[in-house]
Amino acid sequence: QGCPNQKLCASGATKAPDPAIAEIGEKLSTVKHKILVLSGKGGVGKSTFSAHLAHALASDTTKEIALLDVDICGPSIPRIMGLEGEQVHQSGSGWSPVYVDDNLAVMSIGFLLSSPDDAVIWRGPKKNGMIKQFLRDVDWGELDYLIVDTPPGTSDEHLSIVQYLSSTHVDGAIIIATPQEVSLQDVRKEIRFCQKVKLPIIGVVENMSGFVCPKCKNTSQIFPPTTGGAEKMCADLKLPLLGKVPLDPRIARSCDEGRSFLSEVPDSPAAEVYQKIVQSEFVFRKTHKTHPDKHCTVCMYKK
Ligand SMILES: Nc1ncnc2c1ncn2[C@@H]1O[C@H](COP(=O)(O)OP(=O)(O)OP(=O)(O)O)[C@@H](O)[C@H]1O
Ligand code: SF4
Repeated sequence: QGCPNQKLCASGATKAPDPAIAEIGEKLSTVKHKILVLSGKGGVGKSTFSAHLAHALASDTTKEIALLDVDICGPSIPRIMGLEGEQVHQSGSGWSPVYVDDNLAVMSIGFLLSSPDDAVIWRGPKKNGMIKQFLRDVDWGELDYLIVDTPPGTSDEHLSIVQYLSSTHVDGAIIIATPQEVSLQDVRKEIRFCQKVKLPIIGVVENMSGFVCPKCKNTSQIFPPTTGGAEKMCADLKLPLLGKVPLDPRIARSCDEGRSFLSEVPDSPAAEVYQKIVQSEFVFRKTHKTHPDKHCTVCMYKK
């Protein structure tokens, strides 16, 4: 079997393509939309965003949603989704994901560990193998959306997921940033990664963007953007800024307790931004329908 990263690998290896790529394409042909969630740095709120995007999409009960956690060494999705201690089961048609609701399925390596404190100390090829299994051997069924939460940066997991999904249509990536320049620097690298591997960018979300006081509703800049924040970066790079999610301690509490912040505090400024972002994702789809034959310079979609 060829290395899944061969096309992107600096070694220039030219082995035969991994047959799993075609199998994954076949398996995911019943998944209408695939969205990757990326970030330059760790701890900027990528898993939190992925979980809330999944919850927000699943609030339409006519849609089937799945959330896949490919953060092999630091899986936090089981905790955020309130599924810690759950196990996956093997059925005739593959691994069964764990269900939060009838229309919201989750898969993570966390479900395969005997304790949430177990460390996964694996090199690239073993991580690649796990990601391959998640995409090919999970019984995803028919899905409207598959949201993939990735680890921070541009590492083995990112190369693998892009390569394994190369025989199927991927809508693109949502990139999570915070306002500080140190975070945006890494986000620019992430954007270059997407351009290099021809992964369309749906847009950028600025998380931890100000703090709206729950008492007086004043907004304070906890991390003041010294270089214009994600807004300026998006304007410079001609990328859509999907929204600015403020810091809200209730988000961290809901995530720690495994509950959806959107149903706990639906009228909060942060929940409203999440909802708007989900709607902007629909706008993104409409944009594509209007010019499916061209290369879209806004979202980089290319037929
Ligand atoms: N807008 C927000 N307001 C308050 N807390 C937040 C917000 N966004 C995320 N958090 C909290 O910040 C912490 C880090 O978030 P999260 O685990 O989603 O980051 P991450 O980017 O996925 O990190 P990593 O990829 O390194 O695991 C969590 O405790 C989460 O609850
Ligand atoms: S903004 Fe600060 S000072 Fe004003 S109510 Fe909130 S916490 Fe108190």
